[in-house]
Order: sequence, then C-alpha cells, then structure tokens
Amino acid sequence: MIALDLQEKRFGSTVVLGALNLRVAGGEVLGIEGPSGSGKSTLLRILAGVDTRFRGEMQAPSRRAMVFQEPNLMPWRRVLDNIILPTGADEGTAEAWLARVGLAGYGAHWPGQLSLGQARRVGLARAFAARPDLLILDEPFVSLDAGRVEELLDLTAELIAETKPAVVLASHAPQELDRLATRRARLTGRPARLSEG
Ligand SMILES: Nc1ncnc2c1ncn2[C@@H]1O[C@H](COP(=O)(O)OP(=O)(O)OP(=O)(O)O)[C@@H](O)[C@H]1O
Repeated sequence: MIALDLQEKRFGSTVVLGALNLRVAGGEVLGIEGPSGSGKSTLLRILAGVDTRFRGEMQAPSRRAMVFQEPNLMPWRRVLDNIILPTGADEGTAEAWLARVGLAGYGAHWPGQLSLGQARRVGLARAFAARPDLLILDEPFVSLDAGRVEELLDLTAELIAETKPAVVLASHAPQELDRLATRRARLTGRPARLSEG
C-alpha cells in the first residue's frame, strides 16, 4: 500500500503539483494519464522516493522498484550484474528472472548488445527481482513497435498478477492503460490536480 497526501511540489517558484491524495493497495494498478509536462514523472519520482523535496506526507513500503522511460541499464556491467547489483538478488534468482522475461542465457551479454525491447525486458526483470511492494512504471514501453508492446504488456500483466505489488503506471498510451490499469486518474492543470475516474 502506498499513501501520499501531497500539499505541494515546486521547482523554484513554479508549483508543479498542487494538493492531492493518492492511495494504491497491493494488487491494484493506478493508471495516470495527463498532458505532456503536467507532472506525471514528477509525481512518480516522489512515489519512488527519488525526490524527497515536497510538502506533504507519504507512507510507502520500503521495497520499491521503478521502470523508467529509458531502460537505464549500466552499460559497463553485464546483463546479469544489472539485475544483481541494484537488487541484491543472488545469481540463480537473477538468472530465473531473466528466463522469466524471455532472456534465458543473456546474462553474460553487455547492455549495448541488446535491442530496445530486450533492454526493456531486463528493466522488468530488475524491477521484479527487487520483489517490490510498490512498482512504478513511467511510460515503460515508449518507442517500441505495436507487436513488441503487446508482448511486453502481456508479460507485465502476468508478473503483476503473480506478485501483486501496488502499481502506479504513467502513460500516454490508451492501449497500456486499458490493458493494465484497474483504476484510472488524470493529472491536469498548473499546479496539477489528480482527478480519479
Ligand atoms: N528538475 C526540474 N527542475 C525544474 N523543473 C522541472 C524539473 N523536473 C520537471 N520540471 C518541470 O515540471 C513540469 C512537469 O514535468 P514532468 O516531467 O513531471 O511532466 P510529465 O507529465 O511527466 O511530462 P511527459 O508526459 O512529457 O513525460 C514541467 O513543466 C517540467 O519542466
């Protein structure tokens, strides 16, 4: 369960996010849409614990994981280490997660040897290997062709159903929100407000 009671998030003199309340329980997927620049990534970074400079209260689980718009793999580390180092998973567990995302045997590859779709699969494996109680997905499938997006949506839906974290997903893509979200909300205005439904 994640509970955020935000009063305000500002950058300098610009108030990007206004007062908002957000609750997501384990097994729920809150899909957040909103125009470019409305503050979706800013909100997700707060939920992830990456940005702690906001006014308000948050109760978040200690095990959190985020899948970014870019796969954000460490290019100087092999694929398996990209899972082991950030999560503390042992080698066998990391290999099992690689297999689970369809990349059995890719552990010794360098990130630069992967396609974008494969790199995104490693990003998913890394996130789920952290056994998160809160999973944050920030436009996780941008820049992929429609077929690849469908495959990754199926995989992500399966992994969420199996592990039941609370999930917050930001996306512009109706296909992603329709497939994954159990609840929907919109972030609009400046300062932005969150309206659910
Ligand atoms: N570090 C920062 N310093 C100053 N302003 C920032 C910073 N990060 C974000 N902003 C501003 O906050 C606003 C919201 O940005 P954010 O990236 O959260 O939007 P978004 O809804 O995720 O957009 P998109 O859909 O295009 O990814 C924008 O006006 C942006 O310029």
